[in-house]
This record gives sequence, C-alpha cells and structure tokens, in this order.
Amino acid sequence: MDRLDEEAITTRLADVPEWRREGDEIRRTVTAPDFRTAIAIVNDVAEQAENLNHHPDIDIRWRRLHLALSTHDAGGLTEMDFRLAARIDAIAADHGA
Ligand SMILES: C[C@H](O)[C@H](O)[C@H]1CNC2=NC(N)=NC(=O)C2=N1
Repeated sequence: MDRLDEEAITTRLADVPEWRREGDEIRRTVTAPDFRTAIAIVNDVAEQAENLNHHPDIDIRWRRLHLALSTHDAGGLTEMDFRLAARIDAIAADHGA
C-alpha cells in the first residue's frame, strides 16, 4: 500500500477528528469507564487488527489507552491507518469511551 502525501493525510485526518498527527503516526487516547472495559476495547481492536492485518501500538494505563497507527512497511501513513482508526473509533463508542 502506498504512503499518503501531505494533502491526502490532511483530508483523511478531518474524518477522524479524535486522532492527531505525530510525524509518521496518528495517535489517539481512549479513556474507558474502567479497566475491564479498557481491556474489552483492546480485545475488540485486536480482532479488527487481525481482520485488516494491520496492528496498532497500544499502551495500556489503567483505564486509558494510548493508540498509535503507522504503516511500517510503507514508511509512513497509508489508507490502512485511517481505516483502522475509524474502526477503533466505532469500538470505543460501542464501549462508552
Ligand atoms: C506482512 C504483513 O503485511 C506486515 O507485517 C504488516 C502487519 N501489520 C502491520 N501493522 C502496521 N501497523 N504496520 C505495518 O506495516 C504492518 N505490517
């Protein structure tokens, strides 16, 4: 999959306003109601990551999850990162986060 250029990244970011750009990554923090819910979110994200064969970096801090997406194979951001970001947003919303 091809890296997105700056213009494409700006356009895609507008569709996932919870995510911020940090160099070659996009990042979001999800605050779950409690630790169990945070882990349930991680499990659902893992399922989607396997479906897409695209895997986020996830840092678990009690009920707060810090997620980072990048396409290492492409050396930057691709459509896959934004596709997974949208799925993560839907999962978080399903869990009240
Ligand atoms: C071979 C396989 O497609 C790659 O290793 C995939 C797996 N999951 C991945 N996930 C992410 N986030 N970036 C990648 O470059 C990546 N590469």
